[in-house]
Amino acid sequence: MSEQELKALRVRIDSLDEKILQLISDRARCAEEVARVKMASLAEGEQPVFYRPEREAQVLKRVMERNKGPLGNEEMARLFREIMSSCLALENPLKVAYLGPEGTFTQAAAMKHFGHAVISKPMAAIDEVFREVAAGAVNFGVVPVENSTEGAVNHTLDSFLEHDMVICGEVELRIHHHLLVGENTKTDSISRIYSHAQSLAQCRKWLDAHYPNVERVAVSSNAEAAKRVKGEWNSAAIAGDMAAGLYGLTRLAEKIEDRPDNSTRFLMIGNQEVPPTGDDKTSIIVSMSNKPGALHELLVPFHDNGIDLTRIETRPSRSGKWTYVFFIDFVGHHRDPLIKGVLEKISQEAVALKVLGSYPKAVL
Ligand SMILES: O=C(O)C(=O)C[C@]1(C(=O)O)C=C[C@@H](O)C=C1
Repeated sequence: MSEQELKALRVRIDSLDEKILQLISDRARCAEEVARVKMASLAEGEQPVFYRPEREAQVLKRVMERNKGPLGNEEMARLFREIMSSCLALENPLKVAYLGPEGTFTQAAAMKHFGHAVISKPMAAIDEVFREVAAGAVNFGVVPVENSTEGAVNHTLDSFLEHDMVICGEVELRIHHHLLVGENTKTDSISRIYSHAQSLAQCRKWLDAHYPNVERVAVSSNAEAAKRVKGEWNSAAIAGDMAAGLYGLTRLAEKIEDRPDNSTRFLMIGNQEVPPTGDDKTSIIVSMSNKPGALHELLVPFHDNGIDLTRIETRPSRSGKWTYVFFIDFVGHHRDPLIKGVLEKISQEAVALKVLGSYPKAVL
């Protein structure tokens, strides 16, 4: 390519950027207007609701449907995700608590779902995220709920039994783990590997093959593992890209998770119910009496109505020895007439039924 051609293309890019700039500014002004309309239409004593997950899902889906490339659908939606995040911040910036410290996969999930224009607050434990939302100190919380290799995150499920929370969204993240070392690490003398227990489990086979005799130390998060390694010459950490970048560590081995499709699902929790979008999921907690066939009775209405169950998890109920609650996710919104009927049927058989929320299926 000649210098001349390159120059001409850059002139074209400058001109397109000017147009994009103008269009983004016009869109941001529109969002400001939306905020004004929302404020003007409030009833006496009503609080404005600026964040509309159902609308955001619709905007992102539309972008993906209309995208003709060359950028991929996900890439394009990510760009619009950030534009919308900034537009919302103009209306009213969201405050979001997540399972910290900084650099965790949960922070990455929060950014994937809400974009970067939020005020984010790292919390030391899952239960603290729930408490922060319950206290009204933040608008939303982000917590991990299940991993494709290791299964349920029990702390999260148990926290739902203790707090009244509404689930307003979900996001899935591919989890890639790396073996990270600091500048001063003597890589041939590693005697200790730090990580969160779930991550150590997700890399068990790789560790058995490559570091069979090295001590594995479970710490509160992957980011905490990365932080510790920075000051020690004989240790390494298993963590992801964000933690590596944050603590300036280098990758001794990349993508060491045992399963290449290793993914974690996260939930957004808050106090706000989300209206139907036509492509939703619902999460419920049900406790049944401890008698033979109780689980069968619970599942029959789903089967009879052709409702797609996406997950079922069992936890001790905490209110009696050997009694259990079921966490169930299924496709549909609790306001859909079909789902309403199923929930009514279940509540006739159940000791207790709680709808944790209906929310748009993850778009990104
Ligand atoms: O449509 C709205 O209600 C808006 O506030 C606008 C907008 C957007 O930028 O498109 C911004 C934030 C909401 O969460 C959803 C959409």
